[in-house]
Amino acid sequence: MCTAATYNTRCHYFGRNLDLEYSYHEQVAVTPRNYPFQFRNVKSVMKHPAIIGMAFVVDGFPLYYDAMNEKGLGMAGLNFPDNCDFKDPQEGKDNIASFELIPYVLSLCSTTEEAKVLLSHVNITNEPFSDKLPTNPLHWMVADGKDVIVVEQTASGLHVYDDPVGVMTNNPTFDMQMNRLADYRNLSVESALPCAFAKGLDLHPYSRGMGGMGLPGDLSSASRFVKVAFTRMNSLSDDSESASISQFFHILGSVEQQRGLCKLGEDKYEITIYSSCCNLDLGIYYYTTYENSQISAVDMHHENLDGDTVVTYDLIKGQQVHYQN
Ligand SMILES: C[C@H](CCC(=O)NCCS(=O)(=O)O)[C@H]1CC[C@H]2[C@@H]3[C@H](O)C[C@@H]4C[C@H](O)CC[C@]4(C)[C@H]3C[C@H](O)[C@]12C
Repeated sequence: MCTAATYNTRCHYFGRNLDLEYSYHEQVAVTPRNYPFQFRNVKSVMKHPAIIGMAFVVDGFPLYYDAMNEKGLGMAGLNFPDNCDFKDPQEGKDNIASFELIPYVLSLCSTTEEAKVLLSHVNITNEPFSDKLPTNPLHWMVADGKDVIVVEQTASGLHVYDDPVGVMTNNPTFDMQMNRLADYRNLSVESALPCAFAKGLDLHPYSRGMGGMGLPGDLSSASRFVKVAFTRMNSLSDDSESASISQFFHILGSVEQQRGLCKLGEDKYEITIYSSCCNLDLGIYYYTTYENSQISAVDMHHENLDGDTVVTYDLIKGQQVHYQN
C-alpha cells in the first residue's frame, strides 16, 4: 500500500509513503538537465528541466518512484493491482513504457495542465525495463502548486481525473474512491456539534474529537484514502518551511504502516519504508525512513544541474537520536 498527498502553505508540497514488505536499492537521485532520456518508442529528450526524487538507478537510468522537476511539477507512482492495464504499443499513440512515464512527463511538462495535454496522446505500454525488472501495475498522482490529477490506465483506456482532495492511495479506481468519500460527508473537526440524530435527545459529547467518529483507521487502501483525505483537507500549520514540512510528514503519518500489522506471509510484513516530501518551489527533497524519523534532505540546487549523469545519495536509514545530556 502507499499513499500520496499534497499540501500548500507559502510553498507547495508533494510526497508519498512507500509501503512495501521489501526494498530495492532506492536512492535519492538528481537527474541533471543534459542527461539524455532515451525512450523505447518516442524520440529522446536530450535537454530538459532537472529532476530530483526517489529512484532505483539501474545502468545509469533513474527508475523513479516519485520525483519533481525544477519547474515545480511532481509525480508519484503507486501500486494499482487488478485494475491496471498496460497495453501493447498502439499505432497513432505516444507509446510510453510504464517505467518511462515519470521521466517522460517531468522532462516535457512544467505544469499539471501541460501534463494533461501530453497524456491525452499517451498509451502506457507493458514493455519491461529488463528481464530482471518486469512491469508492475501502477497509477500516478501528478501535481503542481495549483492542480492535482490522477492518471490510471485500465481496460477501458487511459483516464485522467482531477483530484480535488489532493490525496491518492491504491485500489479501487479513483472515481470509486471519490464516490466512497460521500459516505463520510458528515465527519467534522468540531468536537461537539448539536446532535443531528434526534432533536432534543441529550447525547453528551463525552470526548474531544467526536466529530470525526467513524473515520476509518485500518490499513486498507480504501480506508487510508478517507483517513488521509480528512487529515489533509483539515491540516493547518504556519507557513514557515519547518512548520510546513512537519505538518506534511504528520499528514503522511496518519496512514503510515507499522511493522506487524499487515501480514503478507511467514515473517513478511508491509511497512512504510520511506516517506517523502518535495518542496515543489525550492527543489528540496525531504525524506524519513522506517528506522530514521529524523528528516533528511537533498537540495537539487546544490548540484551541478547542467551535468549529464545522474547523481545519487544513499538513504540515511539508521535512527538518529539527539542525546541531550
Ligand atoms: C510497489 C511500489 C508501490 C508501493 C505500493 O503501492 N505498495 C502497495 C502494495 S499493495 O497495493 O498493497 O499490494 C512501486 C512504486 C514505484 C515502483 C518502482 C518504479 O516504478 C521503478 C521500477 C519500474 C520497473 O518497471 C519495476 C521496478 C521498479 C523499481 C518499480 C517497483 C515497484 O513497482 C515500485 C517500487
